[in-house]
Amino acid sequence: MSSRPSAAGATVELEGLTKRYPGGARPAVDRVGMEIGAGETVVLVGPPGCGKSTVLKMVNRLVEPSEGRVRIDGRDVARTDPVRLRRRIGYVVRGGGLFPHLTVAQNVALVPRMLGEPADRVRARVEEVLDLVGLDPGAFHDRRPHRLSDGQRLRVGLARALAADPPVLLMDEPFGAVDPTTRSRLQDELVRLRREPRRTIVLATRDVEEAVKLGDRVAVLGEHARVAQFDTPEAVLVHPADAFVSGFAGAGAALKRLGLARVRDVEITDCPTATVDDPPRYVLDRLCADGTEEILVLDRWGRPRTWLGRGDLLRAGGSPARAGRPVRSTVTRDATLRDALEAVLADRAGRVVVTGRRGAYEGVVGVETLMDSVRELLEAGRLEALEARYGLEELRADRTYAAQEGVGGEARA
Ligand SMILES: Nc1ncnc2c1ncn2[C@@H]1O[C@H](COP(=O)(O)OP(=O)(O)OP(=O)(O)O)[C@@H](O)[C@H]1O
Repeated sequence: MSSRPSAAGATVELEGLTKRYPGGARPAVDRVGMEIGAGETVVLVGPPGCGKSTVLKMVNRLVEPSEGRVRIDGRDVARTDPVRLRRRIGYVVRGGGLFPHLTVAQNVALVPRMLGEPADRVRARVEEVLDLVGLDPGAFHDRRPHRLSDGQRLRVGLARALAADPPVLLMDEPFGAVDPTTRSRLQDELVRLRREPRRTIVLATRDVEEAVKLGDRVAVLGEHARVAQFDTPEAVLVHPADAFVSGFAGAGAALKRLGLARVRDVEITDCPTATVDDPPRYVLDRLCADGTEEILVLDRWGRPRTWLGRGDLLRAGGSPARAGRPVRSTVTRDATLRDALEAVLADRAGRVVVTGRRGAYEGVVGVETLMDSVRELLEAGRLEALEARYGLEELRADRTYAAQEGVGGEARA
């Protein structure tokens, strides 16, 4: 590991931040104010063109404000040399924004090199951050961006942004260009990455579910980046501040709340497993001994590969490597219950496999566990709707009445 001190994040304050682009009749960003705590992840969410990118670019001075200021750790960024400033602020854009003529390692090494770090330290750091974002340094080091998938390009972009261990990370619609499955996996990894070390992350997106999944707090922006609500994801979904927020974020709030709960919050159990190299006799014995319909076959690196039933094994002439139904979707502990439900539906196994780093098997979550959580969330949503309708006091009175009388507990009409 690197010997550099861990970033603990820095505060980011926006004060009366305004941008008028030449020729624009109204400001693109109009008097935005926001205080972001050190180590906090804040997601700016709003419709296309509402000014999210412009706000981010004023933080790292790619765009100069017409009025107002940005302070990082209390220091006005207008008084900081922009180049030095940007070395302390990682910036990730849609698609990764890599230099096409440089290799992966050269792209990632850019900032530490500019900071004048010795070559051996830079090399070690490149390996470290590639590993951190889930890319095998040996396999990717010398590749050029055109030989990467969209998801891999974004991982390299993230590695580059993290290479100098900046206390602040700006992410502008980073997951916009990747397919939904990769997006959800990368979002999970961001949840993991932001924990250690803590850094301040400001991420812009149009996607409310992404905002709810990733943000400690969510800022819902309207036209000209007006801050319609700046609050916890739960509050934005359950108590939208006005009609704009409820129209933008509130529809289907009960289901969106599934995006608030994580796989790690529910019970993860073990399931019978075998590896591709296990002798067929052993696999059959396990299937019989456990009285289970299916066994999960792992590859040599412990990654889930197929669900295998007795019939599959017999049909494939006994080789676990060739038989079974491929595991299509897996989730990590940081995935939301919504992702997990989608994975269960995609895999038709009645459960979803939970994987850890580098995709290794850690356990499974059953569909019943997921359905119980859905029921609880819907129940909570219904209760809140009732509370809003009858008023808290009345409902409390009803509950007391119900408890005293020993009746079901429904509110009186
Ligand atoms: N360099 C520029 N010159 C003139 N107008 C611009 C410039 N950059 C952005 N704008 C305008 O400012 C407004 C806000 O743009 P911005 O890109 O910040 O919005 P956004 O919310 O990030 O949009 P999207 O979600 O589509 O990326 C838009 O009306 C856009 O057309």
